[in-house]
Amino acid sequence: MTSISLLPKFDISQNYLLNPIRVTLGLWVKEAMALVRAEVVLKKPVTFVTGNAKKLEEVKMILGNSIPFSTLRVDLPELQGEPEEISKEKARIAAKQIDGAVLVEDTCLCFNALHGLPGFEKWFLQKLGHEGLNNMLAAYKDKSAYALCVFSLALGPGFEPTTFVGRTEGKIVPARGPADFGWDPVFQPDGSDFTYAEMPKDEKNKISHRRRALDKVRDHFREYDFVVRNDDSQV
Ligand SMILES: O=c1nc[nH]c2c1ncn2[C@H]1C[C@H](O)[C@@H](COP(=O)(O)OP(=O)(O)OP(=O)(O)O)O1
Ligand SMILES: [Mg+2]
Repeated sequence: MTSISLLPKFDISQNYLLNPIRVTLGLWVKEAMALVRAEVVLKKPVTFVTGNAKKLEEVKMILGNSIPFSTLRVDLPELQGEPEEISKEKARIAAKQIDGAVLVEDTCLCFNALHGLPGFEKWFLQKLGHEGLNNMLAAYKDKSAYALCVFSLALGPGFEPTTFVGRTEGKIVPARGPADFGWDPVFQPDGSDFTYAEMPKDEKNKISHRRRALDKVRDHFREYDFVVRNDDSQV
C-alpha cells in the first residue's frame, strides 16, 4: 500500500530579518524535511490522457521532461457541470480505464457577462463557430472572459483526484490568427495585443491557463517523490 502523508509547509521567509540563528535552524529543518519527502510508489508512470492532439502538444512543450509521464490519446466523455467536478470525474474514468495513475485536464472558456458560461464542451464550438461566440456577447457591453484549465491527478482507480487550477483573464474579439486550436482566435489575453492564435506557441505557453495549471502540477511533483516500481507494495 502507498502511504501519502502531507508534510507541514515550513515558511522561513519571515525569519530572515529577525534572527540569524532561527534562519540557520529553519534552513536545516527544511533540508531535513526535503530528505524525507513522502514516497509515492506507482506501478507505471503517470499517464496524461486526452483525445485532443493540440492539448497534448502544449502539455509536452510546457512540461518537457520536468516530470515523468507518458501520454495516451483516448477520447474521454464530454461531461457537464462545474469545471473542477468535470475534471475530477474525467480522472476517475481514465484511472479505471488504464488501471493506473492518470493526469487529465478540462478547459473552459468563460464569459463574465454570462456568469461563467458557456464553459464549453467541444460540440459547442463546432456548432457555433468563432462568429457565434462573438454573437453570444452582442447584447452585452462586457466582452471580458477568462480561460480556465483544471488538471486532475488520480493515483489509480478508487483514489480521490487532486486538482490544479490555472486561469488567464482576457476578452472575446472577432477571430484573428490561424484557426487550428479551438477558440484561440477569439481570445485575447489581458496585456497583449494578440489573440492566443496570433501568438507564437512559446508566447502562449508562457501566460496560458494551461501553463499556470501545469506550474502547480510541477510543484506537486517536486513535493512528493514519485517512484515507479513494479512489486507488491504498489498502488
Ligand atoms: O488552449 C485552448 N485554446 C483553445 N481552445 C481550447 C484550448 N483548450 C481546450 N480548447 C477547446 C477544445 C474543445 O473544443 C473545448 C473543450 O475542451 P476539453 O473538453 O477540455 O477538451 P477536448 O474534449 O478537446 O479534449 P479531452 O479529451 O482532454 O477532453 O475547448
Ligand atoms: Mg473533452
